[in-house]
Amino acid sequence: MTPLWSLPPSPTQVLAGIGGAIVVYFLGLWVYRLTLHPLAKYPGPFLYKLTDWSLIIQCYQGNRHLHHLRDHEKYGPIVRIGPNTLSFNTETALNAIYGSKKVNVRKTGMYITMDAGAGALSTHTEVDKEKHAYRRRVMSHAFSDNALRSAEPFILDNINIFCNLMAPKEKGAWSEAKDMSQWCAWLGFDIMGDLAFGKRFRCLESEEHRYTSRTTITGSKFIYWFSYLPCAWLCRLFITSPLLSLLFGQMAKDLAHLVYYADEQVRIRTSELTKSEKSGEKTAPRKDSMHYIIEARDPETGKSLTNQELTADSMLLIGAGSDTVATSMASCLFYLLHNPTVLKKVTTEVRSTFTSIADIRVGPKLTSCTYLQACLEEVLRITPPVPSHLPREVLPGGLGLDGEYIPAGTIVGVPAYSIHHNPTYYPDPWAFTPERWLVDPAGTGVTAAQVELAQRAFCPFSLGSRGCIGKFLAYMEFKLFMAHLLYRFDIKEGEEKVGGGGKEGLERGRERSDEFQMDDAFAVLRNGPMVRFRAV
Ligand code: HEM
Repeated sequence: MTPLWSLPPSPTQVLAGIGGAIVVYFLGLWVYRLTLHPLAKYPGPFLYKLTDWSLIIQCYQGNRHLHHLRDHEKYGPIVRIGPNTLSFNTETALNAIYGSKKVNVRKTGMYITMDAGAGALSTHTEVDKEKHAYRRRVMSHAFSDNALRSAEPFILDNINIFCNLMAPKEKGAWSEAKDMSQWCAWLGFDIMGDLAFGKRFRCLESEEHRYTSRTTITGSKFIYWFSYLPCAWLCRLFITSPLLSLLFGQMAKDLAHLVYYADEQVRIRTSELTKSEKSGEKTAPRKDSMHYIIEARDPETGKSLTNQELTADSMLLIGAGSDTVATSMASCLFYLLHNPTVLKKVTTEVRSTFTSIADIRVGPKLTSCTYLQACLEEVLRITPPVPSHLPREVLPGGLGLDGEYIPAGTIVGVPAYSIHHNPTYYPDPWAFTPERWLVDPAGTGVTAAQVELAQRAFCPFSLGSRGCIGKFLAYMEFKLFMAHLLYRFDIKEGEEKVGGGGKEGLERGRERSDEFQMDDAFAVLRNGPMVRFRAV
């Protein structure tokens, strides 16, 4: 008789064997992650310790920032938010991870997927430190003092168009209510068009480019959770293929549209530059951001950036340059409408500083509006437009953080939304209090040490060599926008209610009606406030 073990296994036995091996593998992996893993000692929700899927689901649902905050409130300043990932909630960790060029970390692989549609890495997603330094140098010309000075008239033109569109038809009347999330997104897109591509997209006045303006966020939402998938390294090859659109529907189509659009802008801009070179035009076209990027040559190789790299940077400027500022503008209007005393104070400051609309420009008068500046800091604190954990991988040799030794391969980060609501740095963190940024205004008792501590934990633009290159431009746009609007108009909420706030019955963390709600998509989706304007 043939012994049983020498018979070939049946298909059912093979399948059962494979199934059993998978179960044993995962059980072993989970037991390891819970017990012997170097991060096993750190607290955090049970599921997070086993798998990264909780994080992917949060990215998909847009509530990752809410989870970060809740986890830190429950587990303390260091939380294990994935099998291999730690989240910190201290200013010391913030400055150590992001603040120094020499720190032993780099951006993680998820960034590589973020720009996969373009077929190359952008300045934002380049992981290699040396390559990034070159890309950053190239881009920094577009953000020099000179470049910012030459950008001002274009910003003002767009703000002026925005204000004219907000003005009610009759003198003394209130305008109809307008959704500021939408209108500010269009304004942000038009400003970005002028500054990055030397061209007005006219989202404020026409439908033509509004779809693309929307896709900067919907496309970002898709690529956000997608970049964290365990198989992202494989899927990135098909990111703009019809197959992904078939599988993931409109959001994948939106991303593909964005890539196509960014590429088209590069082709148009490159051909304009080539034409003007060939015709030997004496008066060079204005140097917009893409001009610097297209013309750059590597000092060692003499090579320019590839077409794919140009598309990736073009996508970056479209996304980063338009929507982040728009979120801040909408949030600022939301908080001013919810805080009438602040609204009155900042309006009085603006109207008593400037003598005409033409007077509202970058310069000493705008700088003297310290309460306006404090309102902007407070908006960026309470609604950071990039609210969640920006992942950095610890390199061989490890890293010391807050007295802990963090081994190589661990992913670390500090979520802006959590640290910005940490009462150690921001007492009464849910209150919109511009005064916290000013040393003792009108006897509030705020000390220089408190302001300094608040500044050390402040990170809407992240920090250091990977921090936002557009920070000063963003402040400039934001300040000019608010000063013009408050100078020209009284504002009030629409009868439909302000909109944009939380509500009882929404998910945990979204109950506060006086908190401007964000749907985290790396950048953020949002609604409202609905605002009415009356010309002064
Ligand atoms: C309120 C407005 C803005 C906020 C809150 C913001 C925030 C940020 C943050 C947090 C990062 C780092 C992201 C990371 O580490 O993954 C970043 C990077 C970047 N931002 Fe902004 N940003 C704003 C406006 C702008 C504007 C107006 C531009 C340009 C037109 C811009 C261009 C960039 C670029 C190019 C990077 C990549 C820098 C690098 O990696 O070297 N941003 N921004």
